[in-house]
Amino acid sequence: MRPHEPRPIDLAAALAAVGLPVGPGTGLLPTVTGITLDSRAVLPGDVYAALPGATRHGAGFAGQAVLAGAVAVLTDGVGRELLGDGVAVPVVVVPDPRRVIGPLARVIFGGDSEDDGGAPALFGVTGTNGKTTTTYFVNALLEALGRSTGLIGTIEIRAGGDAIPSALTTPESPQVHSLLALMRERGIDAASMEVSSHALEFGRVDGVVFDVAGFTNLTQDHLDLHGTMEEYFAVKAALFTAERCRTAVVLIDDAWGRRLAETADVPVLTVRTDGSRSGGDGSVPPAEADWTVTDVERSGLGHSFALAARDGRRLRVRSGLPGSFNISNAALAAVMVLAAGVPEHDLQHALDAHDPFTTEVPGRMQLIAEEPASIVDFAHNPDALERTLASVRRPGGRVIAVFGATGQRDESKRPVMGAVGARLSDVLIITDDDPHDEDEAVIRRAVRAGADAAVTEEGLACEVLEVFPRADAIDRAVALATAGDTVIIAGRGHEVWQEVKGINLSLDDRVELRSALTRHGFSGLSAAGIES
Ligand SMILES: CC(=O)N[C@H]1[C@@H](OP(=O)(O)OP(=O)(O)OC[C@H]2O[C@@H](n3ccc(=O)[nH]c3=O)[C@H](O)[C@@H]2O)O[C@H](CO)[C@@H](O)[C@@H]1O[C@H](C)C(=O)N[C@@H](C)C(=O)N[C@H](CCC(=O)O)C(=O)O
Ligand SMILES: Nc1ncnc2c1ncn2[C@@H]1O[C@H](COP(=O)(O)OP(=O)(O)OP(=O)(O)O)[C@@H](O)[C@H]1O
Repeated sequence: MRPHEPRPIDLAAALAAVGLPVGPGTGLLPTVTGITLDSRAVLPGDVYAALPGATRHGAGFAGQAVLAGAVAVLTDGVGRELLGDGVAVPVVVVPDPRRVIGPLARVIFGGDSEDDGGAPALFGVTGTNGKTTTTYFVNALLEALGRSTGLIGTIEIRAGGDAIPSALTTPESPQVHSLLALMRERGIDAASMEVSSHALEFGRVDGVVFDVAGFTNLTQDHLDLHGTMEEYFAVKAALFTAERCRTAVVLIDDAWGRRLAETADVPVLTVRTDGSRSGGDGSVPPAEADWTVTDVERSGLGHSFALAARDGRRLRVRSGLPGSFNISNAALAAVMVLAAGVPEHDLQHALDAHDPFTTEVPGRMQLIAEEPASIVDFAHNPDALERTLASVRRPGGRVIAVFGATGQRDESKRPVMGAVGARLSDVLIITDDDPHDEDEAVIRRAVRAGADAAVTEEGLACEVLEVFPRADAIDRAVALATAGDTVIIAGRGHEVWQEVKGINLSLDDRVELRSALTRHGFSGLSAAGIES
């Protein structure tokens, strides 16, 4: 994707605009055209922000950045020491550069400028599960409304017909502001974007103000970063403040959502989709929400339902993807677009004419074959796995599930995922995900411990197998399947690389599943009857 047209700005003026007047001793600062925190992404004229990392400091890459054309370095005291006299460009020192780069990138990339004829309406989606799907749904609905759209998320970044694969769910703030500049330049009028908790923790959306921020749910994940669910919630809640968004749309199916709706300091629209789902505190959701899902009916592999307002106004919605949770994602997406001011009759027309919530979301409940129903999904935490596995059982058919757990991430979820798999599948095949630098066998053992304990303690009939490598596990699942069964490969979704001790091995669950189905002589029949 080509960068937007550079717009030179005096670095001293940009710093002053974010409340950092340059003190004496910094020297004459140059004119700059961009900012980045990655030496490998430096374009001539950039400021290189040398940030402290978990194990190394970006100052170590400043030489490389200057060689690539960086005209100034922004860093902290440690970075200054590490640089010594080794860089030939001005160095600006601030106590916490990570907190500065978002607002600074906004200024440098023209986010405050009036010249562009309007910034895109921005939709941000956060929550443990459903961000990618909801972001695609918002995008598809905006397209159905005739808007030109952009999208930023786990799978890809799209700006006006151009798309590139993503490295992170939410890019670092310089890239976010640079993409917004490109979208303004291309006349894109609405963009939807995933906002991960890492993004909020590390300031990746600093300087961004969302027109509408949406919340899906909060369940156990990322506790390696956040420590406790309270902390995890607090980080997510930071998006729903006047500094970061204008309006909030909150699913109140869980207790965290209800708490968020009560505490957000911006106008909130609440959406309720599932009265039976209890929250983290075990309580039952209240009956009242601004928009409530009613009259749910099966529609192909998905569902159709009504979205009813408090005063009885109704919208008819269809969500074509399997999985009852996609009702929540579709309802949230529809209300987010309403919250941006789209009239209800326009929305209804777009829903009826274009069926936007049947859009395929790569690796999310993606149907690879119809018989046996063969699905690739991205569920990689206990809640997503539970909801996914519970959604795919067909009357009289078995569920054959394949998944593992990621290395060097939240270890506490491994046995929980194993137990969920044992409860909701007839055959559970535990295999490898991305082990990163961990021993695959140790990870599998932790998942298996949870599965075996559940089988023993709860008297479950699930057959638990351990098969690796992953391609063999997928093959085994298909070999065991007969018509009527559902094979579900969970955890990696759209991913095409498996990272093993620093080496990326080519692995795409969708490709492996298709090959296994062909090898075992299956061809597509009807998958009618998937329960959700
Ligand atoms: C925990 C985490 O988020 N770490 C991120 C963080 O790493 P870090 O601070 O340790 O940085 P580092 O890689 O050691 O490098 C230090 C500094 O030197 C710079 N550097 C490094 C190498 C180089 O050649 N040149 C260079 O300039 C880096 O840009 C960085 O500023 O800053 C890096 C630079 O942007 C990120 O790449 C890195 O994301 C890592 C790869 C990552 O895996 N992050 C995941 C966990 C993440 O953020 N995931 C969420 C989604 C989670 C979910 O919902 O599932 C996401 O939004 O993607
Ligand atoms: N609303 C939801 N509630 C619970 N689980 C969901 C929901 N939506 C999707 N899922 C499950 O979670 C998986 C990931 O969905 P999706 O990619 O949309 O969420 P995400 O929040 O972007 O996840 P990640 O941050 O891990 O990429 C899906 O493959 C599905 O199994």
